[in-house]
Amino acid sequence: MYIVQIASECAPVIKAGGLGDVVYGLTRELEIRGHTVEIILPKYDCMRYDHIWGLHYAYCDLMVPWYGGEIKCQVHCGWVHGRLCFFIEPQSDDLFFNRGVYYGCADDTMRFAFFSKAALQFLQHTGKRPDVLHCHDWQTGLVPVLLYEIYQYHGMGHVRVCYTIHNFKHQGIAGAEILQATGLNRPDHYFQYDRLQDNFNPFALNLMKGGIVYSNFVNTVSPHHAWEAHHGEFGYGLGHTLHVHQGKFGGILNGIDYDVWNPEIDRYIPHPYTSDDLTGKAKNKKALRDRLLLRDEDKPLIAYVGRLDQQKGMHLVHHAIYYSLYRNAQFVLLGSATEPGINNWFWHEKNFLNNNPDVHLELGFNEELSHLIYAGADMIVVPSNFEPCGLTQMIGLKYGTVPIVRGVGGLINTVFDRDYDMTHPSEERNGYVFYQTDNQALESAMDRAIGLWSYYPEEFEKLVLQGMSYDYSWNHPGTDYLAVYEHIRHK
Ligand SMILES: Nc1ncnc2c1ncn2[C@@H]1O[C@H](COP(=O)(O)OP(=O)(O)O[C@H]2O[C@H](CO)[C@@H](O)[C@H](O)[C@H]2O)[C@@H](O)[C@H]1O
Repeated sequence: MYIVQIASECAPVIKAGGLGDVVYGLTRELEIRGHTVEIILPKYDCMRYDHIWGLHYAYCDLMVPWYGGEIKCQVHCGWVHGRLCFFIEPQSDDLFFNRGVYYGCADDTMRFAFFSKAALQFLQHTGKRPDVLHCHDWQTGLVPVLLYEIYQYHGMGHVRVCYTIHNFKHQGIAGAEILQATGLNRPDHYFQYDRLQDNFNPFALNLMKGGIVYSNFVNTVSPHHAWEAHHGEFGYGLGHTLHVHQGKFGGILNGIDYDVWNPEIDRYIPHPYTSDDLTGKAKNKKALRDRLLLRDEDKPLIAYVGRLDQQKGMHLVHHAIYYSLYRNAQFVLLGSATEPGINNWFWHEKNFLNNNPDVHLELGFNEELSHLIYAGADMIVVPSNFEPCGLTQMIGLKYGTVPIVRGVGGLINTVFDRDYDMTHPSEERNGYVFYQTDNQALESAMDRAIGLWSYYPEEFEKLVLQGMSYDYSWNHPGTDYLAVYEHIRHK
């Protein structure tokens, strides 16, 4: 099969969070199974060019219709750790992707509407006719709309779309000018409840809703979150749209790429290890302490790695730091915030805790350090308010780092409480789960984890090994996505 992914991220060249990991990891898995996969991305000025091999021009002077005129684009092509990527570079005064950031601009909907249009224009002009287009999140929600309304009449009639939602909170709320810019026009047609009109603001367009309505298949990234989005509050207003389209909506659990996230072969950690011999993990713990200037004492080391965002349960992350110190444990945090309030808060905490030898807050994005943290920590906390899938608990499991998670979304599908899980026998349990959002709930789970580490180290190691034996690779999800592709291809 010939599959083209259209996305705003692909790790490690463009990575703001988990979306990048998924685009890369799924592509690799599909290729291993013999399928042809290409990835179309924006050419951001701030992406990691050191991760692209053989960057060259693939298509010069691609003219993309825009507001009745055209914007000239250069399309570059190169390999990101073996994956073939096309990078679209618009040449206009808008400087859509030359902003020094991936997201967070006032005209984000315009930037990614342009990208969606340019990606289709590129496919059409180069005669590329994939069986399936795989689009991700609101940034590419317009792709199936444009395909169905315009490009299917330009030789792309047989192309099918799979649309994956990684985060319902950000939906791409836009004004009518998007229709004019992209050539869709006809506001009367699109401002309809059963098309792109936002479910709550009748004067706004919702790009993610467009993706849901116009795609051949829609999924989010875990079965439990699919249920939550459809029936609960986590669809952020799109629950009814999912209900209308429930026949083509499901949940497919993410995988992680065991070529990237694997303590046996991880080139970012100084001491590789396997579940047969965990001495390397202890050495990595020491290396992590040395690097972050933490004192070397017989204490458990607890970590948080992730975006600093309300989604991730910031008040509980904050409490986890102080509760760890109170329990005589150490804490390492690696995260970055885009919201100024959260950013200031954690910078304040960092300064306040600066001289404490049991805690380190690293504020910023650091791929290499994240690997050492997964390898060196004993436990990882993921106290999210909502979590469509969550990769950090799965990475933690692979590195023998026991996850302590809140029971929501994909965390429920991947972590099974050592003491209370009712669905798995004790030898298949792999972490700790709490459900409420108050400090006591988090403490109850951390208390059990720290207690086991301190008083029953052999039992703790057993739990570590049980976690390491789980297979959260792309193997299963790869099969699931291929089944979806086959299904929509023959519709
Ligand atoms: N400061 C930092 N430095 C280095 N690395 C950092 C970092 N902050 C985060 N990361 C890395 O980014 C990834 C984050 O994974 P998450 O599952 O938390 O994704 P996120 O919430 O961004 O994405 C959304 O998409 C993913 C993928 O579908 C879903 O799993 C998730 O639930 C959903 O919210 C991990 O690889 C982590 O190590």
